[in-house]
Amino acid sequence: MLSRCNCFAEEKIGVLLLNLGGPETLDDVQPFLFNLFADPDIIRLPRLFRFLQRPLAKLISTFRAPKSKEGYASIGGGSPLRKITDEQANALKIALEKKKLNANIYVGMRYWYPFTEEAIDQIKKDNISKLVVLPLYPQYSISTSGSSIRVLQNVVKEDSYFSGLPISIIESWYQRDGYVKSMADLIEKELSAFSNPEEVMIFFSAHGVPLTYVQDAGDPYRDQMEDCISLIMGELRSRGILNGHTLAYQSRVGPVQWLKPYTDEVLVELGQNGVKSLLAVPVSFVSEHIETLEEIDMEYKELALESGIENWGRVPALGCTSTFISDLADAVVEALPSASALGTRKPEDTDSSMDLMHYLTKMFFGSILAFILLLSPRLVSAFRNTML
Ligand SMILES: C=CC1=C(C)c2cc3[nH]c(cc4nc(cc5[nH]c(cc1n2)c(C)c5CCC(=O)O)C(CCC(=O)O)=C4C)c(C)c3C=C
Ligand SMILES: [Fe+2]
Ligand SMILES: [Fe+2]
Repeated sequence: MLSRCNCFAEEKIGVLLLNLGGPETLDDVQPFLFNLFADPDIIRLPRLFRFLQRPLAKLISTFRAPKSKEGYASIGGGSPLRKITDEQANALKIALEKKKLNANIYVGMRYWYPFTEEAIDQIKKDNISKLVVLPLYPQYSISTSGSSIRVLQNVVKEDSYFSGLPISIIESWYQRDGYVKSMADLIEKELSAFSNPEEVMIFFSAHGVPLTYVQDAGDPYRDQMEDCISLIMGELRSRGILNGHTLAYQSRVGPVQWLKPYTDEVLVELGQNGVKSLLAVPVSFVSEHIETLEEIDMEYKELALESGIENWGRVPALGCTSTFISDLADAVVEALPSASALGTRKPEDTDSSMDLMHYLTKMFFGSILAFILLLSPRLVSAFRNTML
């Protein structure tokens, strides 16, 4: 397929949308969770312990699956992410055509079908000559966009077609005017559904990440999230909307500390402090998913009402909102001129004595792990209670 735009007339443009993916049926839940926890960007083990990644993923996914399945069962038996992302891809194609750019759009999911690797294979088969990579996360985190981009970078290192392909990666786009205005539009609309709009607390609920990501690994996620909220609030103020607002982080998993304040704790505090009307705004994701449909709409709503909040509202995810999709299309067009080859692989360290040490260490720690797991059901049950 050839571009119709004059400036890219000889090129075959591809746009790769990166997303998380979600289980489509309840049987998919455990293998989906396995893929998620097997990702070294999700459970960040020290290098020496990397060989434990897959056994640990197997263990955590097996224990977490029943609870997770309940969540997916309550939203209809699976994640809506694939369907919504496909709809966004179609809408983006049409929006690009309106801007005189003909492009193939590919969807690459990190943890479920269609996998990022499948999309990458298709891009090569289609012989795309310029690629824009657009993660469907407004803010960058090591655990989301970073992880998906890493899959692509690993392919680029190994494959001569990809190492020569001009690629432009849009790492984050929360600061774009079109996104900020689209979010403000949705908030303004939902505020007007309250009988007392000016008294409503605007409650931004972002997906959390473990605190170490930000403090030790330099994840820009929290800074970008705070910046994003101040841009949206600035836009609302420019429209004369002067409501109070709060940012909190939801969906923590496991025993470690995550970004604070936690959504559940703040909701209780707000209720206790006399807030009566609250508008929840999911802000780290642009599709409906289990954490909006189940966690916010069911769990947090119930908690808020129990805590004294009387009027509850929730802003929908952007989905295929036309101003938003049109802005994504602008982002793609703007990114094209800066596409460049990402380069080739550096030679690997092939020190064979290190390979042997690595193998022996693996065997040693692997045996200890197997021993603990087989002989200690009490430890397993303690793990279940604290980790999940
Ligand atoms: C910006 C969004 C997200 C960040 C940051 C993020 C980090 C992160 N997530 C987990 C663990 C789980 N996430 C799960 C589902 C899930 N996560 C996001 C988004 C972000 N995650 C979405 C949109 C979804 C839902 C997908 C869907 O099917 O609708 C799950 C599975 C669901 C469950 O069992 O709760 C887990 C587990 C970690 C550990 C993490 C950061 C390290
Ligand atoms: Fe998540
Ligand atoms: Fe989650």
